[in-house]
Amino acid sequence: MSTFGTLFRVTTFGESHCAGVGCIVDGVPPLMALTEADIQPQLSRRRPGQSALTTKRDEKDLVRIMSGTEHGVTLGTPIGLTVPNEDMRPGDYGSMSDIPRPSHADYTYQYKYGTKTSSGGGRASARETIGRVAAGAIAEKFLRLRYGVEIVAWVSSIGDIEMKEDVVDTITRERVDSHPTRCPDAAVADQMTALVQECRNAEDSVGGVVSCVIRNSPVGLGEPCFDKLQATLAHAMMSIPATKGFEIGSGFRGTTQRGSAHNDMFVRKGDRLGTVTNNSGGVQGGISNGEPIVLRVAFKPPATIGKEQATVTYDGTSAVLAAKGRHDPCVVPRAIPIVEAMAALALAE
Ligand SMILES: C=C(O[C@@H]1CC(C(=O)O)=C[C@@H](OP(=O)(O)O)[C@H]1O)C(=O)O
Repeated sequence: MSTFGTLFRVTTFGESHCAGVGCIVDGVPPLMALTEADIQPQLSRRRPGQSALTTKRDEKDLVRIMSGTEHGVTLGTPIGLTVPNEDMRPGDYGSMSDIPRPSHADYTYQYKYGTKTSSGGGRASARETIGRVAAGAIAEKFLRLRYGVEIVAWVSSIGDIEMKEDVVDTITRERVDSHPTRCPDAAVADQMTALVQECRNAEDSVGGVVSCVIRNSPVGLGEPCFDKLQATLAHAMMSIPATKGFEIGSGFRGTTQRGSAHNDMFVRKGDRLGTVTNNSGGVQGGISNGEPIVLRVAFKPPATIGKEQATVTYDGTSAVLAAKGRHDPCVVPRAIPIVEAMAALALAE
């Protein structure tokens, strides 16, 4: 199935090399102003070919609203969104037809369905995330208009190069976009660029971490047991292709602290209680507490690399694969609007 959410629900469709990709969004309230101009900026931040650090597949990714609005206003009916696929090169996949790419979805898709797309990443391609980003832009507009919610994600590490500055309270999308890596610390970002280019030149790839803050979340989102807010956020984030880890608040690093150091002391903040520190990451007991929701998502190095790899064919015969095609040497710069979209979809849900 390709659906996330129940009350605010998105179903994405499309493969990397078919006519187009998109989504159906259900649960958007009626009478909200909505045109393509609300959705396009996030799709343009996600699109391939936008900088020297990304895949060279050149897609404009222009979105069209097919249904669910009239005269620029939502009707409360399902919103259909489509984006055409235009710059496909199926020929790149000929040499890979017998050999599943190590750590890619090729083998598990073939095993599960008994078939798979003959070219492109199919549903496992980053092109699937277009539907998420488009739906997320709608969710984000709803959350912003109704509650003043702000969501900003940024690249906090690539490989072993990590940004140390705490930007949770101040970070803006403008600052994130000031460098093609989308790491807001310019000096660290330059080192990251050099690392990504080194990997690209070596026909290799590298992973990274995306951090995200959700500000002005209403207090009280999340259900007490199985649908804790951090569980819905983890589900949302870990459904993004190439993710390998999720943390909220102090995350794994918090395990090294004593409770006395880790606890977030309460103070009065206007008409609610707030906390002095935010090791909880804005969620306590699975329910938002009004502090910024802070999370991190780990992305592995992309599986498709040009470097030769000793592996086997689908029938188990030894083979050497040097993958062809246009692929990202590191996905995190383009993952920023995807993480923001999934944060918005999780909150709207
Ligand atoms: C085109 C995009 O990313 C693609 C992600 C991807 C993959 O295998 O994941 C492979 C490449 O495309 P293709 O399927 O043509 O080989 C990338 O360029 C995109 O995100 O829009």
